[in-house]
Amino acid sequence: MHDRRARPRRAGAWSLWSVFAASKSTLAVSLVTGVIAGAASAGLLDLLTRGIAAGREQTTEVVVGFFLLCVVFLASSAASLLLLSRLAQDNLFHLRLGLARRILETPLHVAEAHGAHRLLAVLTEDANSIVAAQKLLPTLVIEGAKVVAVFVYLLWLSPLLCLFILLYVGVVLCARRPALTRAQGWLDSARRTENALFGALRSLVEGGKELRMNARRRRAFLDEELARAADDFRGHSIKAQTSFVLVERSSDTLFFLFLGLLLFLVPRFLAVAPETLTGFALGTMFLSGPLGMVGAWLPIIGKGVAAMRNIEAMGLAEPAVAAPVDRAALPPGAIELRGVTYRRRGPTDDSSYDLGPIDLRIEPGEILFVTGGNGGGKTTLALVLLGLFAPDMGEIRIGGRPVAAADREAYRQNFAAVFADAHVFEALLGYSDEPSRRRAEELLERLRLAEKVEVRDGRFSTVELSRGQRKRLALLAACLEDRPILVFDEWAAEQDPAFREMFYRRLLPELKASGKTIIAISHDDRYFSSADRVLRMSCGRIEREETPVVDETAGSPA
Ligand SMILES: Nc1ncnc2c1ncn2[C@@H]1O[C@H](COP(=O)(O)OP(=O)(O)OP(=O)(O)O)[C@@H](O)[C@H]1O
Repeated sequence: MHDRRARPRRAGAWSLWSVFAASKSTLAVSLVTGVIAGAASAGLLDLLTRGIAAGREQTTEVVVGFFLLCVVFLASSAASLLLLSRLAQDNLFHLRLGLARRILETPLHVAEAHGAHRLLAVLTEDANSIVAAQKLLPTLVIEGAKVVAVFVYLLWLSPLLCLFILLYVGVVLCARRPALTRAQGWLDSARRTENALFGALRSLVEGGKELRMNARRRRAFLDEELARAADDFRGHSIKAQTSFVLVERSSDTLFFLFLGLLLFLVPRFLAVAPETLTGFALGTMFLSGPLGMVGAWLPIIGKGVAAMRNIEAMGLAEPAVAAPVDRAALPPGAIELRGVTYRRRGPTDDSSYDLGPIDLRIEPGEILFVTGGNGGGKTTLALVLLGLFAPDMGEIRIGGRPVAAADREAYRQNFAAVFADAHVFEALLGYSDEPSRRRAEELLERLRLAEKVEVRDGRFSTVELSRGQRKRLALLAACLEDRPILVFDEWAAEQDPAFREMFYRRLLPELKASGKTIIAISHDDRYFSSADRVLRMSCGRIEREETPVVDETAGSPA
C-alpha cells in the first residue's frame, strides 16, 4: 500500500521560512521593529492627510508629531533591515555547512550519479538563491504590516470605500496568480537547465588544456556545447522574467486605474468628503509601494523556491546527528564478502554494470593484489569492500559479524585508501597533532618529497606537484591514518621504475610486517610475487585466484 506519509512535501515559499527556526529571537526583534516602522508610516500618512486638509493652519502637535514619527520610522526600519542582513549572512553560513554535511552523508552512488558540477551548483548557486529569498521573507512581513496599518486607517476613514479597495486588491491578486504559477514553472526549468550549464563550465575549467590545444574542438565547445547550455538557461530565464515583469507592471497600472476610479468616478455616485478622498488617494499611493516591491521580489523568492526544489529533487541525505564513530564498535578480523552483488548504475539502463556475485575472504595481515582488464570491476569491488557502495545482495562481514547499514560508518574506519584519482588535502585534516607531524616528516623523507614539501601549521607547504609526487603525498596521508587495512588503486601506475620497485618490494612488505592488511589493485605483473594472493577479475567477477610464486631474484624485502 502506498504510504502517504512517505511522500515528501514539495518545497514552496513556506519551506523557505524553516531556516528561521534556529534564530527565532533575532527574527522576532526584526519583525517587531519592522511592524513599528509599518505603524509609523501609517501614522505619517494620517498626519500628511491632516496637514493637507489644514492648509496653512497647521497645529504644532501635527508638525512635531510628524518629525518624531520620521525619527521612529528611520530607527525602526533601519534596525529591522540591519538585523535582517545579519540574519541572512548567518543563514548562508549555516546553509552552506548544512548542505556540505548533507552531500557528504549522501551515499557515494547518489553523489556520483549527480556529478561534481551539480553538487558545486548546489553549494554556490542554490545556497545564494535560497538566502536571497529568505532575506526577503521577513521584509515581506514588514511591508505586510504597513499594508495592514494603511488598511486600518482607510477603514477608519470610510468602511465602504475600504471594502471597495479590498475587493479591487483581491481581484488583482487573483488575476495575477496563473501568470505567477507559469513564471515559477519557467524558473524551475531554468534551474534545471543551469545544471547542464555548470557541467559545461566544469569542462571548460578541467579541459582547459585540451580546448586550448585544438581550435576546432574549442570552437565546437564554445559554439555548440557551452552556447547551447547557456542559451537554454537564457531562454527559460527570459520567459520567467517576462511573466514577472508583466505581472508587476500590470499591478502598478491597475493601482493608477484605481486612483482614477476613486477620483473621477466615486464622487459622481457617492457623497464623499474631499479629505476622505485625499486620504484614500494617499493611502493607495502608500499601498502601491509595498505591493510594487512584492512584485519586484517575486522573481527572487521564485528563484529561492526553484533552488529548494532542485535540492529536494537531488535526494540528498537528511542532516543526521553526528554520532561518534569508532571502528572498535565492530570486532577486528577477516573481511568476508558472501554472495555480494552490486549494480553500478549509468545514465541509461544499458550502461549499468553488474558486479558479482563475489565470495571472498581477506585475512588480517594479508597482501592481496587485484588485477584484470580495464572495466573488469576492480575499482567497483574496492568501493564495495570499503563500504562506500552498499551491496544490493549478499553481505559483508568483519570478524565474523555482518556489517549492517548502521555499522557501515564504523566499518569504514578500518580502512585507509589511496584512490586512482586521489585528492590530496592541503591541511592534514584531523592529523595535525605533534606525533602525526613527526611521522609526516619521516614519511616525506622516505617518499623523497622532503625537498619539495614541508609540514607547517598542520598543512603541507604545497600540493602543487607532479602527478606521481601527489600520489606519494596521498600515500603519506593514508599511512598517517594508521588504519588496519590499506587499499591502493593503481598507486604505482604513475611512479618511476625505482619508486615502483621500492613500493612493491619494500614498502608493502614493511606495512605487512607492521600488521597491516593490503589490498592493491595493480597491473604490474612483474611484482605479483610480492602478494600473498592475486585475484584476477573479469566482467565484474573473480575469474581466478592465484598464489604467486616467490621471485627469488627480486631481492630482499627488508
Ligand atoms: N563513475 C562511474 N559511474 C558509473 N559507472 C561507472 C563509473 N566508473 C565505472 N563505471 C562502470 O563500472 C565498470 C567497472 O569499472 P571499474 O572502474 O570498476 O573497472 P576497473 O577494473 O577498475 O577498470 P580500470 O582497470 O580501467 O581502472 C565500468 O565498465 C563502467 O561500466
